[in-house]
Amino acid sequence: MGSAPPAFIGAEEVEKHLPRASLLLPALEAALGNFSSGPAGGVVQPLRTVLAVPGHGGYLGVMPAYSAADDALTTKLVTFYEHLKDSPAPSHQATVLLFDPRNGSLKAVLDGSVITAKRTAAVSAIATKLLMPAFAEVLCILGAGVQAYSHYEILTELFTFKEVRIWNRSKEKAEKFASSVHGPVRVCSSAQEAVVGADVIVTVTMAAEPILSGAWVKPGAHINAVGACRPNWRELDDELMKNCFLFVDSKEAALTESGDVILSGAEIFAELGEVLKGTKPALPEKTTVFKSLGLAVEDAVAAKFVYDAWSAAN
Ligand SMILES: NC(=O)C1=CN([C@@H]2O[C@H](COP(=O)(O)OP(=O)(O)OC[C@H]3O[C@@H](n4cnc5c(N)ncnc54)[C@H](O)[C@@H]3O)[C@@H](O)[C@H]2O)C=CC1
Ligand SMILES: O=C([O-])C1=[NH+]CCC1
Repeated sequence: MGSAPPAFIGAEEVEKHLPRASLLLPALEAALGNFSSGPAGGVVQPLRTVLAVPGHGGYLGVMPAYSAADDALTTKLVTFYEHLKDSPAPSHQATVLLFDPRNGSLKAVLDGSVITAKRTAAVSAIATKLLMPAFAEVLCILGAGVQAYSHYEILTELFTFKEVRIWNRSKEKAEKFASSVHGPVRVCSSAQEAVVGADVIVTVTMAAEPILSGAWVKPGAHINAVGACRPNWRELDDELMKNCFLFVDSKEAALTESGDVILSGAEIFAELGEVLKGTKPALPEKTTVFKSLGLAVEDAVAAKFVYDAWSAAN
């Protein structure tokens, strides 16, 4: 007898079984710690392969991971395209393949776009909890796309801000964001207006040049730098990169993929997993940047969570 055919779990089903990104927090915290523990942590994850699609401004990322603690073996395939202005396709699209680690059988094909939005925001929330200043009052989001929504949702669920501000390159998109989310959001006309005085800043744009200047940043603020995942792309300027304590998801990835890290020459202080394990301090009173690139093990954790919930319901 052959093994059962793989399940296909589309975006709506993923959303149904993962209604809030915060459901992933305990498993993601453990996985980040395991990732930063080397082979003893039981995470096997090579640096992702990212290939350019010449002439189309696109990239295909291949992200395999195995996590012993989660009993999860996955590969995410993610495409991201720089200039899709007149296309109905989203800039990022993803699929996650989930295998049975015992025998290699394919168990499920899951929509990866919702997973990517939620696990990325959940990891930023973990960084924020550890690194933001005490009594943070103002949240600022630069960018108004998919990640802006998922970051807004989890950060306002977990923390209480007196004010949330948004800036986007096209103001209409920022206004649409402000009128779609549940709480009050102030739409700002410039990135500087949004950033000055903010305690927590999230950069979630497709920018390839800096959109956040260190000169605007309040000392002690925490920044989740989520965009700029190519070695020649930037969201943060040198002044900020050189005057912050820099935390990353993966040192190897940051030194290979992050233009903000490579081109500024900024020194990496710690991986987030090292802080979670207690081998490096968090320094919430300092100006901190968490440079997020996205780890395959985060997708493994999220896909396993969704698959287990889906299996229990089917
Ligand atoms: N660290 C991680 O794990 C992940 C990072 N990302 C990154 O997060 C960023 C946001 O992703 P999504 O929200 O899915 O993209 P999106 O396409 O939905 O939104 C991008 C936003 O950036 C704005 N934008 C585009 N070009 C810009 C420019 N040159 N300057 C300023 N703003 C610009 C757009 O108006 C839009 O509001 C991207 O850089 C993406 O690669 C995405 C997934 C995972
Ligand atoms: O981790 C991820 O899926 C991505 N990081 C940057 C683009 C997509």
